Amino acid sequence: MMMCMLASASAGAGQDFKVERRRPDNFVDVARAIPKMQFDIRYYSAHNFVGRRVHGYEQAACLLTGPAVAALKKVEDQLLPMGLTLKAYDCYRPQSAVDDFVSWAADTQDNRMQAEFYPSVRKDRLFEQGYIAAHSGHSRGSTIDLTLVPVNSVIPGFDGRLADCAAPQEKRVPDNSLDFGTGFDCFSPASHPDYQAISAQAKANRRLLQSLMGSAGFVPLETEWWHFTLKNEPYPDTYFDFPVRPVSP
Ligand SMILES: C[C@@H](N)C(=O)N[C@H](C)C(=O)O
Ligand SMILES: [Zn+2]
Repeated sequence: MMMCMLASASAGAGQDFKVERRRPDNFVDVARAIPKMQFDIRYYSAHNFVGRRVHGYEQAACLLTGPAVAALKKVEDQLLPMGLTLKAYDCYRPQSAVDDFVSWAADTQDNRMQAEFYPSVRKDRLFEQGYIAAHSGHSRGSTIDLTLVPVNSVIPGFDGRLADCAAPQEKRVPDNSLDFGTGFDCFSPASHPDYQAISAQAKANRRLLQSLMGSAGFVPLETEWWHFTLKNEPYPDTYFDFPVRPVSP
């Protein structure tokens, strides 16, 4: 693939990065590749920490590089005999979406989703505390935010009511996810994968997800139990910026 370098800037700590606006041919629509997997693409919806659709999400699609999808398929193959499947909350994320997060964070007056997503962390600390990245692995196409759900379970609708994402599961906003101790995008120490003050069942669910994802070649993030990046990602230095919409095989 010919790389068109449209921008080069510091990604922090002296790191250079490239932004590429064209989608390479090896980006795969995960829904086509893993049919029983579920998709709850939150940044296409209003049920996320911003409270509205995020820039760059034209449809509720999950795109990842071919190697990431092949690795994910191995995880899914192990889950199905247990009556479980994967549910993605976010996959490839355009750089323009990440830039939207940065603009949102700068507006300290807008805290409409705080009660659910960051009840105990100040909005202006979310980047420095590692909950959101200004240059995210998601934009490189081999990072996914995901959970485990029963096969054929139904994703509940969102009625606009907020509840603390670190509360016990029955008090959180409904989700068909197994209990992982917090909801998705819960910007709280309780989301750190090794956080201890959660139920034994939630710990076991975290261990299962970490173990299956690790065996398939993904590395976890120390601040979020739901976030994994393929170790041998094909584009380790390229941040893509094409819109999220389904692609043909
Ligand atoms: C915002 C959250 N879903 C996430 O993916 N956070 C990491 C740090 C990222 O932005 O890459
Ligand atoms: Zn993530």
